[in-house]
Amino acid sequence: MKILVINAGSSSLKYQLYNMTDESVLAKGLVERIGMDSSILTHKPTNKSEMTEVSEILEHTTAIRKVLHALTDKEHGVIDSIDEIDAVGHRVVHGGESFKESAVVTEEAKKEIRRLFDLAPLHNPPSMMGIKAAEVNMPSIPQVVVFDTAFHQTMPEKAYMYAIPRVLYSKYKVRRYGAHGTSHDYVSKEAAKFLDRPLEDLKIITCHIGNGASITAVQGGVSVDTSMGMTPLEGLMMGTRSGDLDPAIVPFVMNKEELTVNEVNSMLNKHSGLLAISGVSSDMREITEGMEKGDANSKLAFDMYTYRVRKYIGSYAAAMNGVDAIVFTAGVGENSTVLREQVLKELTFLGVEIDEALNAIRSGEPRRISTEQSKVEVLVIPTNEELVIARDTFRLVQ
Ligand SMILES: Nc1ncnc2c1ncn2[C@@H]1O[C@H](COP(=O)(O)OP(=O)(O)O)[C@@H](O)[C@H]1O
Ligand SMILES: CC(=O)OP(=O)(O)O
Ligand SMILES: [Mg+2]
Repeated sequence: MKILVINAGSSSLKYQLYNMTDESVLAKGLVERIGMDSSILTHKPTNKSEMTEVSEILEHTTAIRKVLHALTDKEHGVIDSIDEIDAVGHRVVHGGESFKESAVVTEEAKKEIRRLFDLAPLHNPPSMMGIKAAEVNMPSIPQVVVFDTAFHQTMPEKAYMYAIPRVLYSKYKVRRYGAHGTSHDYVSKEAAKFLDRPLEDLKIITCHIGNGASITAVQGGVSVDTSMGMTPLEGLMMGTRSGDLDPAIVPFVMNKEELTVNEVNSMLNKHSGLLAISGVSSDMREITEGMEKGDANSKLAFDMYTYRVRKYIGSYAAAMNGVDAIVFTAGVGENSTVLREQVLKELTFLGVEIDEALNAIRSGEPRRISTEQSKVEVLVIPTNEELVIARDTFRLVQ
């Protein structure tokens, strides 16, 4: 069975085609700048040469049509016809309280995802565009939705409720939902496998540090708290997102700068975080470079960013009354030796002891970076959200 995994953003669409017989990736790629001038399709087949195509792609339906062309292309393709694709799995960020697990796309499910636009105006509309685009291009193929929020539906009330009038929860479902659940779920299970210990016995803090970033307390295999909130804005400082701030700042700034709701949302989601503090970039590689060159703003951005990761680890160790393992994953967590070092070197009070040589190793494999004596295991585990989506899709359409 072959499964196409789609992760649609507002102006981008990432894809991977899996052969589920051996869970191998036949091809993957990305369409960027959808709706802007000169969109770019980058197609990477596993055993063939890469292909890049610049053209005008105005919306997601055309983007998927281009992807299907690339997948069936004579020179760069990996399948002979679209009919070889048996199912499509979509990443959807917000599943609210309705979706506690992945689901087959039905009219009912789409209605529910649309209803959640209200709670996730920045995230669910692009997912819906991806679903619709796939339906238009592949009308007879079953589609599955896999939610970032699903894994966190196990959080207790004390962790997901906000201390604001309860009517806001009963009327609008204002509460913490979290995100990156497929990743936190996957790496916590992989950590237990790596440690060869039962997941049920473990207290794990999973740090998904990518462009978007969140930390989860995973106790006995379930999420008991997570740093992202009703939307993926709360918690850690991120590439372009502010993370935690005093909520009073929002009306204050709106008032002073005469900002609309959309403008303030855009400020906090797209013009804050590493980008705002460094004035250089939202990309951790460029922040690190800036810091090494002596740029004070990059240094401040890096210090603020890592300080928050450390504070969340400390608070989740308190939330679970202990921690057996800390896991780093996603673009920054997997690749940035300096970030992990900075975060971990002042967690000695927890008994964390890092092995500098192990931390410096670059590898795509799960690995330990703590010393033999460390009271807490510290692991780097490459995440694979697409594989989880492919597996769930496979399970649901069989
Ligand atoms: N070698 C590296 N060192 C530091 N940061 C890195 C490195 N490689 C990638 N990154 C960071 O990873 C981020 C992307 O992470 P990723 O998990 O792919 O994000 P997303 O899925 O949210 O787009 C980039 O913004 C970049 O800053
Ligand atoms: C929910 C979220 O933050 O996603 P991403 O990391 O892909 O931006
Ligand atoms: Mg991501």
